[in-house]
Amino acid sequence: MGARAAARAIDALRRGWPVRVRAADGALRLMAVEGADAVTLAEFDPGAEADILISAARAQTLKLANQIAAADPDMPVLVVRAPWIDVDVATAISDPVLDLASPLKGPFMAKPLAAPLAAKAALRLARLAGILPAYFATSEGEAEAEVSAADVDAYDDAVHLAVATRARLPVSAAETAEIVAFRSPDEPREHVALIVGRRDSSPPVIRLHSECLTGDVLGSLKCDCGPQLHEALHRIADSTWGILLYLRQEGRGIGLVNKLRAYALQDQGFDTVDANVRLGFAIDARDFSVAARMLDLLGVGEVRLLTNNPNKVTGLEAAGIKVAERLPIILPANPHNERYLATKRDRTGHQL
Ligand SMILES: Nc1nc2c(ncn2[C@@H]2O[C@H](COP(=O)(O)OP(=O)(O)OP(=O)(O)O)[C@@H](O)[C@H]2O)c(=O)[nH]1
Ligand SMILES: [Zn+2]
Repeated sequence: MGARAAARAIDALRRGWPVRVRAADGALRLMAVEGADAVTLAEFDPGAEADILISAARAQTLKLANQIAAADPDMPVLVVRAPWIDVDVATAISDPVLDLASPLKGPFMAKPLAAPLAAKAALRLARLAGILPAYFATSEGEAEAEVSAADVDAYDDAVHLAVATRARLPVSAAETAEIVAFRSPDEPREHVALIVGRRDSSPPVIRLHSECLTGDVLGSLKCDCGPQLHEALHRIADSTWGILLYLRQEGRGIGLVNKLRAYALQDQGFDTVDANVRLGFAIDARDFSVAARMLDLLGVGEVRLLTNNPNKVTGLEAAGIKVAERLPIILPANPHNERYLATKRDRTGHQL
């Protein structure tokens, strides 16, 4: 039940195994289009009856959304799987990155969803699993895992988060620092906090840093994450005391592979906002309550927050942490991230 069922379903989806998603209006048996091949599809769907479930955004790109009169603009769409739609065509239907390489042939037909609530939960589950939001869908047959819409919603890695261990960690920005690792039984990714300086009763300077493999590790010039991480550690080291929370929310919560798909769309001219939307995700899928829970576990109720993002301030405050002050963290642009920073300023409310 609950988070455990969601964790099992996420694991199954990533391995390409069938999953059943239940909701008040019915159930769907699903297999991710991503990673499917002719053999797994034949096993999943021997009678060739499965249709393809895609996001509303993807249906709009395919000009399918208006075939079904949906009052809800976020309603997923079921594409009828005509006999000529094999795994390759299904992949082209699902993945916007391929639109230039394989202009879609069509015509595709949409059909009404029997269980719209189950379909919506399935798309939320795809985001949690870090896969493309597209499935082969049937109603009957075996499934490796079963999950309800309520289980998907209950999947919140903050609830069961606990301190796993802590140790001294001198870093180049600060010799006096301690690393604290957090673990949740529901979620394989471990968040960490680096506590810098000597704790006193003043609110610490903190930074919520969302994981960015490309920026943090490889020095990507497409974003500002690497320099912000570096600057944040130094600003914290210069304060009385502070904490850097390293949150495993790669790609604003859509995961590394989906972020790189968004990058491929950016190579085709879409900005960071439109790329996420085109993939079928929210512009920002992060939930900062996990950061609030970490601060709670560290006994911190009030902070001075290094950010340009007002949503981080409201997210923390909504989760019960008082933000005494917002401290801007603005770094010079480079030719590769100029447009990204302008989009953050113009479209996502960053105060740059
Ligand atoms: N989906 C997606 N994620 C991106 C992109 N560029 C960077 N990211 C992710 O965005 C996150 C970085 O955001 P942050 O710097 O924590 O936060 P912010 O919203 O920019 O706010 P600040 O605190 O002002 O920096 C990381 O998880 C990156 O992997 C992109 O083009 N698409
Ligand atoms: Zn980055």
